[in-house]
Amino acid sequence: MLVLSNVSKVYKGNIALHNISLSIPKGEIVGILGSNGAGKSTLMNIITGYISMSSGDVLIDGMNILDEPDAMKGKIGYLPDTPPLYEEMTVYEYLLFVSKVKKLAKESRENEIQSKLEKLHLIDVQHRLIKNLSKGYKQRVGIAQAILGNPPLIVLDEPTVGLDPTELRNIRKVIKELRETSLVLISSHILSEINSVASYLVIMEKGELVTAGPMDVQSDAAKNLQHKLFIRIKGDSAKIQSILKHIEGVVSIEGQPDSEKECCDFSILYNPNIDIRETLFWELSKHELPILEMNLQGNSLEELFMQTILKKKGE
Ligand SMILES: Nc1ncnc2c1ncn2[C@@H]1O[C@H](COP(=O)(O)OP(=O)(O)OP(=O)(O)O)[C@@H](O)[C@H]1O
Repeated sequence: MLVLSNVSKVYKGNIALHNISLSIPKGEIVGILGSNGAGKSTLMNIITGYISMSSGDVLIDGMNILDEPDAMKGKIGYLPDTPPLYEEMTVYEYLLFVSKVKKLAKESRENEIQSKLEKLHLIDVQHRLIKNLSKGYKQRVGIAQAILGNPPLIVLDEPTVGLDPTELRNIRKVIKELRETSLVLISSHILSEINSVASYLVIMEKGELVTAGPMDVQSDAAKNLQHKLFIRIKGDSAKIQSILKHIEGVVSIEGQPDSEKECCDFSILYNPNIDIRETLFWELSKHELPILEMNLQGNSLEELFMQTILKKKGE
């Protein structure tokens, strides 16, 4: 459905995207995750034909977006990071205007508008001027215009920004339902946001693709990451560190002595194939260093994100 081949974008010498290649089938909700400035908006702007790319190709259903720009417009619904709203229009007038721009068939316009007003809980405000709406409502109008006409590709740049928790739940539900008819791309720098709706994860950093794949595969990858253990030990920090670093499987140790409590807290990254807990216990007891607390830290997508991003930053 969506294929990117070596897509790059350079802004006056600044490389915003570097050789991004991706192939995503229909029926996925693709979560594009990356820190600020990673290139998410640039990528979305290119896929939707909003800005040009410096090199590469974007194919939607086998069609190059540059060869068929008009045909492509009908296939894509886009909510940029700043919703393109006409503030002097009412919500209804604006959606009617968008339905005309999208060239929806005259006889289906009214039904289509009403169904989106309903879906996004906008019925009560449909005759209010957009400029008088709260940020959350404006965001919902932005989403309504993007999904009007059920385009096969829907691109939502940070769609949940500015929403309160109730609105958030509603929008997540709407996004999940879109999967039935469309390929959906959403961006965020908040992992929990992506985690709650996406079926396919793309991680970007510094304009490059760090990892991409189905969410369950990514979760499995997270399980294979180095495991993390928190441990609180009573005793001398230097002595403890010298013992810990010789334990087989330990990859790195970060720790802080707490002078008031005469104990030290350590965060230990270790090889997932070796369970270091028993060895830790015996070694520390041999040296009469009591363990006050020990917790395994879950290996989540958060860790996958952090470790892949940190690896990239360290290059
Ligand atoms: N019009 C522009 N002119 C010059 N540089 C730009 C322009 N737009 C984006 N950039 C640069 O391109 C890089 C990627 O920016 P982009 O906005 O795509 O990132 P992002 O991941 O969407 O970030 P955010 O989450 O902050 O929106 C950044 O270094 C940014 O400064």
